[in-house]
Amino acid sequence: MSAQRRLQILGNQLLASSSGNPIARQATAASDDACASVPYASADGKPNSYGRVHGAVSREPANWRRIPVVAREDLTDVIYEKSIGEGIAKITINRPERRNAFRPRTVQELSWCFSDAREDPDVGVVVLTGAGSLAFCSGGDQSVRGQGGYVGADGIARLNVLDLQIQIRRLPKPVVAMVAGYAVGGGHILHMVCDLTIAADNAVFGQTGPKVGSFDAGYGSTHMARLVGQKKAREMWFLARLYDAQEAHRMGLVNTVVPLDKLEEETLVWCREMLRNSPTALRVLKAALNAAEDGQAGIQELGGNATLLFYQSEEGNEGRQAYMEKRPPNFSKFKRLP
Ligand SMILES: CC(C)(COP(=O)(O)OP(=O)(O)OC[C@H]1O[C@@H](n2cnc3c(N)ncnc32)[C@H](O)[C@@H]1OP(=O)(O)O)[C@@H](O)C(=O)NCCC(=O)NCCSC(=O)c1cc(O)c2ccccc2c1O
Repeated sequence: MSAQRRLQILGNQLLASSSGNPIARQATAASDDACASVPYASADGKPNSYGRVHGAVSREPANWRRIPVVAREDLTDVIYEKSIGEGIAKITINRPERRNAFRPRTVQELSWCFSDAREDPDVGVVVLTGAGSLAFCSGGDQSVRGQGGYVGADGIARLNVLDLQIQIRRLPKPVVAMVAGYAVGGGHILHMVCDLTIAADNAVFGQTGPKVGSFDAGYGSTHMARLVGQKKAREMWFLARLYDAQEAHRMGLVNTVVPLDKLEEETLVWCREMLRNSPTALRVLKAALNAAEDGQAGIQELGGNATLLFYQSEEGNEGRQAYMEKRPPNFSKFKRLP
């Protein structure tokens, strides 16, 4: 983060504290905004110790910079940006004339951007959203649907959004869906596979597949059942109804609902709060929460994190060092912890 940005954020925090109790003020501002209030202050309005240490988060707008995806073609269906001076990448599906429906090209571009965000050590959180306020994403573009999938410029039918779902789940950083308008069909599944969903009060959620002759029997069904329960998941799929943001919140599909004009502001606050926390803790927690659903693939992901941490330890390095020095390893000095 640049010194200028740090000063700016510090300034905002000081500003908050100069107008009284920063934590209580944050809670008031949040409830004013119909955002979730946080129990960082005791009943008398004094911040508790958690609030004193971890309270106020900047509500400043981000300074977004467009990012060319290096060595790949120009993006046509997606906008990729990073917030200058802080570790937030934003990926925007940019087909508002089709309610941000995705075609194979869109999915390919999304995949490029998620790869970049994963590889960039300065990125700590990724936001996925849709252009405009009418839709997050309306799923697969039915106008290019052919036999066996959605047909790209190469004439090949693909269901490549399934690979994108896995890429989002496997990305070892939090991915936040920022949803305004419709998140339906394959677009609804995209928000579900993100780690968190911040919804605008105009958001609408649902699975339309059974009405257009489609279904997602993978994460779209099984992960949904984990989120909303078996009965509700069957209702969502079998009846193919649409649900407003408040109902989606009650169902456990989204983390919070905010007024449309506060959507990005609130999303940035959630991102900034996560960025203040240990990236390794978040990484391993994401892998653990995935592992509970993903069978051997989930254990592999979680296990990879264990290896990553072990490689950073003296004990792990002793094995490598011994090999390089052509001597037997000496693990005797390492304690067997209870
Ligand atoms: C999303 C809507 C409810 C919005 O309704 P609204 O009245 O606000 O807007 P319009 O309907 O007038 O839309 C404006 C404009 O956009 C076009 N459009 C919208 N969505 C799509 C779409 N998905 N594909 C193509 N075009 C779309 C619409 O035709 C209009 O164009 P005009 O030229 O007429 O102006 C409503 O739009 C709606 O219901 N959309 C369809 C939602 C839907 O059924 N999506 C597909 C579900 S199936 C799916 O997504 C899917 C994809 C996969 O890749 C899978 C892979 C593997 C397994 C399963 C998959 C899967 O199920």
